[in-house]
Amino acid sequence: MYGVHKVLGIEGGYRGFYARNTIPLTPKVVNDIHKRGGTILGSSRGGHDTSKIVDSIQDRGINQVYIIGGDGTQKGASVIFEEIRRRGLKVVVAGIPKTIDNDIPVIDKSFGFDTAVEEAQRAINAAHVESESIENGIGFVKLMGRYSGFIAMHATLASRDVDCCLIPESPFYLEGPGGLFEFIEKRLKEHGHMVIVMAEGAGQELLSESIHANDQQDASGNKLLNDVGLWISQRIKDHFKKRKMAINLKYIDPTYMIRAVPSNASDNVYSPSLHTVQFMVQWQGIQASQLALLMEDMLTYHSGG
Ligand SMILES: Nc1ncnc2c1ncn2[C@@H]1O[C@H](COP(=O)(O)OP(=O)(O)O)[C@@H](O)[C@H]1O
Ligand SMILES: O=P(O)(O)OC[C@H]1O[C@](O)(COP(=O)(O)O)[C@@H](O)[C@@H]1O
Repeated sequence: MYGVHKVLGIEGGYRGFYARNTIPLTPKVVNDIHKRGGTILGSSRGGHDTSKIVDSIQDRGINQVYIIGGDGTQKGASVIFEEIRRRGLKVVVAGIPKTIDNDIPVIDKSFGFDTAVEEAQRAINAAHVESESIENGIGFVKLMGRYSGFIAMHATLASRDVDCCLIPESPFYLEGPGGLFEFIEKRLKEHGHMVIVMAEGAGQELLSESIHANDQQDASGNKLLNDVGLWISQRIKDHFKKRKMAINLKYIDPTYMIRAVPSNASDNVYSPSLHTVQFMVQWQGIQASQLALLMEDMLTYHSGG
């Protein structure tokens, strides 16, 4: 199909280009991967050595490279394209945006995002049931989203059980008028229970002000976040203890469980359609350099996690 005779999978992210063998992606191998969570190729952080990667592309005679991943991956793809252009190779580089955080602005929705939002509903439902079952119950759910609160926000809108959604894009504070504690107290007095959803990147600055800041990074250079959900939960408990108001807070962190589930029906429909766009670009006869420039324009000039 499409005149492509051999498709190679690179295992373990960028370093897989030069540190691992490739695996052939035949129709048989990929037949039912959409029914599994995770990735059959594996992922990694760090390990982007542009020169070694392009050497490997050149040595293996690869002429189309499809790079699937988030904003870091797309920055890496742009650098690879630059090196390919510098060497004058006839190789197409195409970036395929894939991120649970949905933080690649050029597309409205990354494949997998719908699945994550749907799975988050299960955690929110549990938080709601738990909070309703006890006096002054608070269900507190932490979701992924380093710098973008898309999962938290969409899960909140879909659920309709959430009273408060905290996202990195919208700063907030804890104490005093207009603060989170005041809102919780009001809500509990009115309804007797409530649900809070928080994206992992929200309120990081509050935590940093309060305890020694964690300035560690992962191998890709992403800031390692503190568990702000757990920290705020404790602050809420301490606050109401001081005010002698009994509350029952249940903290739920389903983050990795959400990332690990197989894609839902809507993502299974959406995902091939994105891939089709890539193939259509080739059918239309767009040159490698044009495609790469297009992808570069589309996918690389933005910041965030
Ligand atoms: N500016 C960059 N230049 C080259 N490679 C990068 C750049 N930023 C990230 N990468 C590489 O891209 C890969 C994925 O990045 P990471 O931030 O871990 O995930 P994501 O693609 O999901 O944002 C890593 O191998 C990382 O080293
Ligand atoms: O597996 P790890 O390294 O703990 O990654 C967790 C992070 O990965 C993500 O799922 C996606 O982030 P990236 O786009 O940087 O890969 C974040 O929401 C989360 O903070």
